[in-house]
Amino acid sequence: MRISAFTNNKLQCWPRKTLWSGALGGRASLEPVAGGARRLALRIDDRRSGPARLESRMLRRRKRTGLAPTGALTWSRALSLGIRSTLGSLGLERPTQVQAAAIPAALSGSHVFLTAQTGSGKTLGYILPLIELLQRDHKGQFDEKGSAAHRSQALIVVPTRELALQVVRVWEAFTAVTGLVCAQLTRCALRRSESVAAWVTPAKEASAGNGVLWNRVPGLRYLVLDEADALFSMQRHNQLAALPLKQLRGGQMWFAAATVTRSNLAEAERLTQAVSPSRRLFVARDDGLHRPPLDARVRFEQVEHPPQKVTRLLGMLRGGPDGLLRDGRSTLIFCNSIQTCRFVQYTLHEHGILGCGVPQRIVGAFMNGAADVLICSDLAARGLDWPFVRRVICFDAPLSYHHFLHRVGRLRQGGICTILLRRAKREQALAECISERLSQRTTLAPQTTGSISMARRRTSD
Ligand SMILES: Nc1ncnc2c1ncn2[C@@H]1O[C@H](COP(=O)(O)OP(=O)(O)OP(=O)(O)O)[C@@H](O)[C@H]1O
Repeated sequence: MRISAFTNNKLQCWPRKTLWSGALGGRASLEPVAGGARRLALRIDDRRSGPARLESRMLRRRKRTGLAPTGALTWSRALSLGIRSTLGSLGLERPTQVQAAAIPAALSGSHVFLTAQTGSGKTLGYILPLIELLQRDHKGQFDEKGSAAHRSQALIVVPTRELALQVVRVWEAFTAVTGLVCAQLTRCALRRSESVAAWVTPAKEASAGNGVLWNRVPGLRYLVLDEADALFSMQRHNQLAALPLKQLRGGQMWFAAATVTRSNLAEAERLTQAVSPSRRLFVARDDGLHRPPLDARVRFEQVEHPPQKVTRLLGMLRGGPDGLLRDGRSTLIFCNSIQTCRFVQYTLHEHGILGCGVPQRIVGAFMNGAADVLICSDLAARGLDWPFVRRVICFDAPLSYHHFLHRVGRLRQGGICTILLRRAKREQALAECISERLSQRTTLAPQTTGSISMARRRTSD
């Protein structure tokens, strides 16, 4: 196709009339030109030139599919000046793709499902609109005496205590300008080991929050399920049965997850319909969804029988080119069960490797650098933002591609992920699936929900 002329509102081309008129929405006609020849001319109906029109179509499509434009992104103007200047002082100059898609949708009153690559900033993606909306609500919520009456409150539900603490810490950066306090709800209807609620409340009521059952938050208006896919799978065991949906009626719900399946979206749709059917569920995602991080290297180590895993692990920790204890790199060792965690911890102690442990006892030591190795189950692969982690070892192969994504996602600043593989059929199939995804990771087209479920099927196969 050759473009013969390109003016403000007139694009002339030769010879594929249909294609151009379809792509640009203009009208094509044959026009006489000098020498008796005729050529195709396409008239663009509106005032915008062809490329501008195409661009606006792409923007509309991206909006429909929940993807933010990838050009220069800016923080939504709907966020208050205080919040934007705090973001500036934290060095967060512009939003990530998922934040740019989710924040305006949440502020306009939709339920939002944030789903994007690990480390893409989903936490701020729901915290920022939450702060903004709570601030707006609180402005008008005073009775005649000037005290706060029925203040709006929010509940952020996360699967682990450590993640709840992390959310509280992120929130605290904004407390000085907003006066809103996020408290970790320590005594709640659910057992701690099952799930933790971070209860968000204005400063005065923070202390009162500690004694309240999480399904009895009086001013509940916003409910966030972080790591929603993990929480949904827990729901099978009735752990989320106590969700305070009745109090939330008419309010908003947000979900955040780095991996999502169709059934997760359906579950979110069901919950939001129960809360307020008039609001729509907006799915905000980014181009990197379900892709491994670019700067993480992945290695497979084949083992013939289970005891060989221990030898390999000791080899990796002690010596070789990647001798971890020599250069003190912080390492996460993932196991599939708490029994295996304890076995690995015991074995490492037996071999004189100290400074390691399972989460309940040692997370604090790991975070402040006193311990180099943390032995953990997949729950520690959920949401924890530890930029100092340089090495992930999967002592047990991940249960699925999604589990792998969460584990490798802990390498925030890049590093090596080593997976110990047995000859079992499932583990070999998983290795193939991971290798295929890794080879595609720079060229993959944006995922659709269809391809997500395909990946899931393939992995579970
Ligand atoms: N707009 C931004 N610009 C730069 N860095 C950001 C931005 N938003 C968040 N971050 C940083 O990115 C890191 C990861 O953020 P966060 O923990 O929210 O990711 P996540 O998407 O929730 O990851 P995961 O899927 O593992 O839970 C944090 O250290 C955070 O400070």
